[in-house]
Parts: sequence; C-alpha cells; structure tokens
Amino acid sequence: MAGLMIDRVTKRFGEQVAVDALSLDVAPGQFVALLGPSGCGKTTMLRMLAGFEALSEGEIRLGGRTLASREQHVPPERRHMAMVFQSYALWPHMSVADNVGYPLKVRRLEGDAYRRRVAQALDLVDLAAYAERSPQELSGGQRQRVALARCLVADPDVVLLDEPLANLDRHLRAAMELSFRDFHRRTGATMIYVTHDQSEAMSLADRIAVMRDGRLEQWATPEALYRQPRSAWVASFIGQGSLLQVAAGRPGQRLEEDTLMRGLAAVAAERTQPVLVRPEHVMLLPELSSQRGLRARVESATFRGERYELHLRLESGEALLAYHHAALVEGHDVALLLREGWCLEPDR
Ligand SMILES: Nc1ncnc2c1ncn2[C@@H]1O[C@H](COP(=O)(O)OP(=O)(O)OP(=O)(O)O)[C@@H](O)[C@H]1O
Repeated sequence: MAGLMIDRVTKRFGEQVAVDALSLDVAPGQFVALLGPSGCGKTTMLRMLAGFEALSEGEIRLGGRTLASREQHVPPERRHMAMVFQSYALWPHMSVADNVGYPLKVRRLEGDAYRRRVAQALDLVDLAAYAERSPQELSGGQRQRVALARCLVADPDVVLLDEPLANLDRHLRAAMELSFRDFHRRTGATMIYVTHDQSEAMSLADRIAVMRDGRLEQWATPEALYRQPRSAWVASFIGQGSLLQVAAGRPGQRLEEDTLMRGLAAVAAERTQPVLVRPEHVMLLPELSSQRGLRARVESATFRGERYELHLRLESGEALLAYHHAALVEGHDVALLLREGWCLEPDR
C-alpha cells in the first residue's frame, strides 16, 4: 500500500481559488475525511486526486510517484484509484454481478479469475445473494454497497468517496457507516471521504482535514478535533459547546476548573481569551444558595431521550449549553461549575 502526499495543491477557476495551498500527508491504509461546509473545495480536491481536474499549483504523489503537478498529469485510469459517487452511477440494464465486474471486463479479464474476483467483491459487501438481480430491485444502501464492490474489484490503492451517503435516510446512513468501517477494515485500502456531515466524518475517519474557503483549517484525529479544536470556527463545526470570554490562558491551553472559574469572574475588559466549554463539562449544583459557582437562568430545556439539553444564560449575558439528567423549569435560576475549558485562537 502506498502513502498519498498532497503538497501545497492549489486550484483556481478564473479568479476563484477553490483549493488554496492544501497539504496533507496520508499514510497507507488511512481513512481520511475531507470535512467542511458547502463550497469549501472538498469535491474539487477529490477530483484533482482522481485526475478529473488539473492542478494550478502544487503536486500530488502516490507512493513516491508524481500523479499530478503543473507539468504532469497521469490520466485517471492509470492512477490506481477508484471513486464512489453520491449517485452510485450503476448501469440499470446490467445485473449486480455485471456492474461489479465491469472494471475487470474493461481490463479484459475473463473466465474463472473474473468470476472469482466478482464473487469476492460481492462477499465483502455481503451481497453475494443479490448477484443476479438488477440494481433497480435493490434499496439505496444495497446500491451503494454494489458501487463499493465495483470500486474494490479493481484492487485500487486509494478509494475516493464523494458524499456517498448523502442520498440515504438517517437510519440507513448509520447502518452504512458500519458497512464502510467494515469495508475499510477488510480491504485495508487508503480511503478519502468527502462529507459536510461532521458526525459522519467523526465516526468513520482516522484523521480529518477540516477545510474552509479552500484552505486547511485543521488536520487532526476526531478526538483531537473535539478536545483541542484550533479555532472557534472549528469548534462550532465539530460537536456542541459554548464560547466564553475568560481572563486566563492562551490558545492551545486547557484550563482546569479553578483557573477557568476565576478567569470568568474577572471584569469584562480583562476577559479576552475565547474558551470552548463542552456541555459535558458543565456541572449543575444542587444548591442555588451555595457560595460556589456561577449563576445562570434556564432559557429552555429540551428532552433528548437519555438526557435534557439546557440552554442557559449566564449573568454576563453569555449563552451556555449544558446536559442534565432531569428537566428544569424554564425561567428559573441555577448555580453551576465549569470543569474545564479549551483556549481557542481568535477567529480569522
Ligand atoms: N468547474 C468549476 N468552475 C468554476 N468554479 C468552480 C468549478 N467547480 C467548483 N467551483 C467553485 O469552487 C468552489 C469549491 O467548490 P467545491 O465543489 O469543491 O466545494 P465543496 O466543498 O465540494 O462543496 P459541496 O459540499 O457543496 O459540494 C466553489 O466556490 C465552486 O463554486
């Protein structure tokens, strides 16, 4: 398996910079998500990897071999990559097995070797029993698995996936996430997965590239993105939380309860450090009269099954999100402690 190197890649469409000096070093077999809001350049980056789009600047290398630069452009069919589209792109007039075998037919593989590889690919996505059906007779999730099997049959070094679950309903997406993880474990292929859905990226990827306006905002594991987001922008994009101004700490520092609580008690002019507080770090105190803690008003309490989600308003006017095991009355006051916070860079 070969590592994939994206080195200061830029793509301009006329005046518009769709991808701006993006660099990523993807290890062999890694599952990477390109995550960001609509228009941030994810699909353009994926299309440059696939070879459907030329680079304006920079270089793409796979296992040391240059695939693309300003001077060089290896055509898509010679990159050892396969792409899975949102629309599945299956041939309606061919059976499931023929769809899966299509890339092998193109390479003129026939006979037993052909049949064996198609059967293996179908097994891998648990669709052996559906080999002779037409794609129209399958559910959306099954069709997506056929598309996966078809990309896998050619044994690519890299699998590129462009929002492959976007057309599926919520329940099916969850099931398909499991299928993707399983697929990745069984094949060990390097996978680059484009999505604007943070929970999908978090549950699937080993590492996530968060993109904004064509640039790389952060490149980290899902855990690091959640616990140590670089900026308020990343923090707002990943998980839930509140942004408070604190007179303590510096970007990239974790604040313990005491420092955080003291830093919040300072006068407004001194509270200049933006700090992210995740809802699981807000602890409500049983006694409002206690000397400890901050006061806040309950603005709303929403039942979420396993817990209530509380939207609170601190005396400073700042909003704070908390989780609690019981419902609280809207309009009432509570006292609370903040267990920890994470200091962010100011937003660009
Ligand atoms: N062929 C093109 N010609 C001109 N501009 C383009 C072209 N393709 C993309 N763009 C522009 O480049 C920017 C990035 O587009 P891209 O499709 O890569 O974003 P994205 O993050 O994949 O968005 P989405 O999630 O909506 O698909 C956008 O502003 C888009 O309008």
